[in-house]
Amino acid sequence: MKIVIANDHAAVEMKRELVSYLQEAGHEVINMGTDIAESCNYAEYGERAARAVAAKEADCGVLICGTGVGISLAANKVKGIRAAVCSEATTARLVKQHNNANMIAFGARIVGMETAKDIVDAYLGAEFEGGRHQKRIDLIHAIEEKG
Ligand SMILES: O=C[C@H](O)[C@H](O)[C@H](O)COP(=O)(O)O
Repeated sequence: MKIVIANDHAAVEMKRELVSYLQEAGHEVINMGTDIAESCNYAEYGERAARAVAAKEADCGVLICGTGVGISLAANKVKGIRAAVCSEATTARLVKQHNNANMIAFGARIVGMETAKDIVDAYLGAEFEGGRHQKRIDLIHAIEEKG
């Protein structure tokens, strides 16, 4: 898969390790996060990665900040983006199966490296189930259209 990854200063090390992990698993990874520890603003990175997913330049996205919340809030402002914060693998699987999340987010200050890998594996290994879930996603995007 083609995966965009983005992060703020809180998640530089976790991002670096995940990029290698995903590449070793055979994925193409587009790094849109910061690579330095200097303080920065997660909204800029979340938006950039979300625009890449919305434009179908990547199949999905992984967002990491301190908690995963700020960067996901920013990404979710981009039309067509469903970014879900996950702190464990079960939620990561379900956000794909039920919500067809096109981005996942988690916090480098919340989850450890092994859990982060489990989250990513669960998400990438899941498939959207469609059916009743599609109708609910359509309703979410109808809200988006209302502005
Ligand atoms: O939701 C926001 C993220 O967790 C940020 O990574 C966090 O707020 C950054 O905090 P600080 O500027 O204190 O490193």
